Amino acid sequence: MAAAAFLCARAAAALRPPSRGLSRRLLASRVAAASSSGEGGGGVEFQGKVGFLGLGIMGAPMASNLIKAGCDVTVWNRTKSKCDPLLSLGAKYEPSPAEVASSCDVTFAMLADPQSAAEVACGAGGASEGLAPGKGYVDVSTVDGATSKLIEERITSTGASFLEAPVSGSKKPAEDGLLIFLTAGDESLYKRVAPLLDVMGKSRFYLGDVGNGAAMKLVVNMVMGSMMVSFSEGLLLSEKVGLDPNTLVEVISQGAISAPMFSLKGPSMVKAAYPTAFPLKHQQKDLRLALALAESVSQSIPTVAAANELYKTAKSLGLADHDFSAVIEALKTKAESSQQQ
Ligand SMILES: NC(=O)C1=CN([C@@H]2O[C@H](COP(=O)(O)OP(=O)(O)OC[C@H]3O[C@@H](n4cnc5c(N)ncnc54)[C@H](OP(=O)(O)O)[C@@H]3O)[C@@H](O)[C@H]2O)C=CC1
Ligand SMILES: O=CC(=O)O
Repeated sequence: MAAAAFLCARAAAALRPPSRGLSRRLLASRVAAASSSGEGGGGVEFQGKVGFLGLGIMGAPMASNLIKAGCDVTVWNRTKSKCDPLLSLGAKYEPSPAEVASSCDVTFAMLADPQSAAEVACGAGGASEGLAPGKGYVDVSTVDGATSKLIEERITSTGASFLEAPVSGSKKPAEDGLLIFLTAGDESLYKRVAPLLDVMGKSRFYLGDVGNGAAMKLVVNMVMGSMMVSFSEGLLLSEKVGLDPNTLVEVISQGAISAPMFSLKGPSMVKAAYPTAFPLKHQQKDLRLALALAESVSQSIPTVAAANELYKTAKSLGLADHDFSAVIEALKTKAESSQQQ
């Protein structure tokens, strides 16, 4: 096992950063807080090298926070240029997921969807080719339970252990180390990587068997996707009846249905600006997976089904890579076409 060792803590919640990203100093304070937190008898220790596969909107800041916390991190990304900012921070590079997994003790993966998560874990040159007993693989991508179980089977067939750990929280929480981890799978791996989760997140849930983390994430995101559609409908209707949608955002923010998401996205939605934090294509993927999950237990989720159709329309309008709040544009298009009829 490599020499890299560091301490960190669940108690880090008290040390939340005031602005974008965690500074090295603040991450160092988290480490210091761990030593004095008393959790598990005087802080939690992780020893070893950490791999990180997938450096998109979420993966890059998560890996960056691990590096800033003092971890020995090795990265890989399909588009190699996205590794450069991490290499500047001190990360190492390996040319394939297999080589990352073989050179690290624990490897995290943050991929776009079920297909890419399975490919990177199980495909040619995939992580499973570099895994062995004693190593761990933690998939933090949002996928369905069946994909997660398939990955688990392949990973554990190498003797390594597997944890699924999708996250709730978007680009800014990832930058600020404020994610919520929804984990399931190998409990000893969960305990082993807890210090790393605590660097990247503000809380973590252990939910039992593989599939439960994926299911929890899909349920959360189906609620989020429907909320965004309902909010979009409200913004458009308020404008149409002569109200100022900015006032609607303010009114909502003060009442029982206030949500950080509305306050955060509302003002830019009013200006028809959708800077990407959570790509619309990923929200639609999550609704598609949630619908399949509901169907597997014969539950009807008609609101989610209707929301999904709107996200599909938004994708067909070329908005897949915009923030998911751009779903409001699909409603505008529908309104225009019904006016023309
Ligand atoms: N953005 C958000 O707010 C949140 C996203 N999530 C989930 O996290 C995951 C990642 O999201 P996010 O970072 O936003 O997504 P991005 O689209 O920014 O990044 C996706 C990553 O997957 C890689 N990838 C895609 N296809 C393949 C493939 N076939 N083989 C290898 N690598 C591939 C991309 O590589 P390349 O750079 O080469 O394209 C990139 O590293 C998704 O499952 C998403 O649903 C969860 C919580 C919040
Ligand atoms: O998956 C998206 C999020 O914001 O959480």
